[in-house]
Amino acid sequence: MLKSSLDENILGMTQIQVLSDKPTLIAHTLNLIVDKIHTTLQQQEKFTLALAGGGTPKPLYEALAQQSLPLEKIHIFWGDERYVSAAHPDSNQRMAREAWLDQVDFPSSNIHPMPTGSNDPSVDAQTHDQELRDFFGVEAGEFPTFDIILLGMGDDGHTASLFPKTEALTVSDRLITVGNKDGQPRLTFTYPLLNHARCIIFLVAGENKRPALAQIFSPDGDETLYPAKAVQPQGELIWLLDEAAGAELNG
Ligand SMILES: O=C1O[C@H](COP(=O)(O)O)[C@@H](O)[C@H](O)[C@H]1O
Repeated sequence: MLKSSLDENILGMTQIQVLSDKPTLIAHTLNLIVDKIHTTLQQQEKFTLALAGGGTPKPLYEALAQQSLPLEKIHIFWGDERYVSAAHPDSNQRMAREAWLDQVDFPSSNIHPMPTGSNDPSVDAQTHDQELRDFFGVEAGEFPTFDIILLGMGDDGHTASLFPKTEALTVSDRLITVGNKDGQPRLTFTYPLLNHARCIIFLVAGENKRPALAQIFSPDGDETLYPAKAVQPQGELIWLLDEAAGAELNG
């Protein structure tokens, strides 16, 4: 795809970097996140990081586990969660704990998973909404600013648990809502929460992501079909892709 045919509204505020392969993509993302943690903590006491789920970020979390970081100052959240117990193989929390959080000496009070135990996803969404408001000290109608929200993108263009043509895409008055993956509930950050971030990093790998990326960066792409397109934060927006995903954007 020629750069001249990409959506100028997105490109104006976006950095797109295409790395040669997945290990290089992971190493680059690791350096970026570690740098941002150290730089930001020179100016503030706490660093807030929301993690992505799925399979793509697992090697990044394993690499973060090898870093020397000021863990007592870093607070971990998730941008979305499958509606399963924390021990379930599909749990985003479980993956990040196994790959990173449980491998290092994180204070347990710095880890803020989405609750999934009430048997009612809307109750758990409301509980986590209030937990975030209490942590950040924001009132109803206000949105907190995460230092980094790490996101992935599915081959259907979903991000967090904002799936194509679902009601969650229209929620604008809450931090957390209930997403819908083929009829299964999930918990997810809402667009306004995502879009208040200081920095969003998309981490995307694999050839199967190419068609959705082409729509997201096309002026004609439909945000309701490709929800990642509507992530347009007030801060930085950085798309990090491997060559398999980003070859057509690399021209
Ligand atoms: O289901 C999910 O999928 C997306 C994308 O995952 P990936 O493995 O294709 O990168 C992920 O970002 C999201 O957190 C997760 O719940």
